Amino acid sequence: MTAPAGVRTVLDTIVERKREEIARLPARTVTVEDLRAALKQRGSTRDFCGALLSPPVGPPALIAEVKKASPSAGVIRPDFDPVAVARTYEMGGAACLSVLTDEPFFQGHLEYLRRVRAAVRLPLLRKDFILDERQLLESVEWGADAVLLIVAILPQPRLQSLHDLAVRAGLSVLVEVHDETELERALALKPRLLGVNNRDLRTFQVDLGTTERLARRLQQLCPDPRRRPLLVAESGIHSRQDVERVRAAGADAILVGESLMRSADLPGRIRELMGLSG
Ligand SMILES: O=C(O)c1ccccc1NCC(=O)[C@H](O)[C@H](O)COP(=O)(O)O
Repeated sequence: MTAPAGVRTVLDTIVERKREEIARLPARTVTVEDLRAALKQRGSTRDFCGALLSPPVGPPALIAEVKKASPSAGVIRPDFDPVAVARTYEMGGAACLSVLTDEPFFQGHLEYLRRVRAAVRLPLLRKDFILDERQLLESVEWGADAVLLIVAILPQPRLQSLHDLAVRAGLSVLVEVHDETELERALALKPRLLGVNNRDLRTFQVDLGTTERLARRLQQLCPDPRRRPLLVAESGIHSRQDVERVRAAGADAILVGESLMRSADLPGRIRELMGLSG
């Protein structure tokens, strides 16, 4: 199911609000030198891709998401404590963390990146809607090691320039796709990390078959596994069966939010998902 042409979706509204936020940032250009200087001033970058390649638990490696709310689910965890959640994820065996920083739609905050970074040693992905170089600088300043670029919301030249700038500066980039056309656009960047979002961000419909379909297409387009990006299956993963399903399809990592954040027993939930219980 796709959103009917011309119908305004929540994703359109999110992007519009993001453009308003960006317009309030100081007007400036951001160069690779600016990003490198900000990284140097921060003191360290944690290797996001490296952590996915040698996870404490798995494969697949777990990218555990710190998220209070979402447009599709509303408030997921009313008693939200990002630092406590992040510490539990680290102790439970997550390889990396994804931290929602969007405020209006996910009740996230850039401040969470800084607080989580001080509390754990894991590499951090800034999960937001990045459209502008100034958001890359902001991501570094607040503590991200990796950023998300969503192909669906970026024209190709901008996708390419944001990707190249971030990579040249030393950040990891998770390039996210949801269909075959977006996959081909993503592969033109030669990304190290490719995310397949099982959730259609326009309709919120979730289908793990998306990972299966796009993983097959990826194998056709990149037959040599050594040249293939690491594949991250994102969204809609709720059970051990789901994990095994996307792993069988070829996922190197899984990005899980809601099913962890809803749980009253986070360590138990991680053990269950990662096949460590029983
Ligand atoms: O989750 C949403 O409702 C949503 C809506 C619009 C844009 C993005 C959205 N989610 C971002 C994500 O992709 C998920 O937070 C992430 O993949 C984890 O998914 P889940 O395990 O299903 O919480």
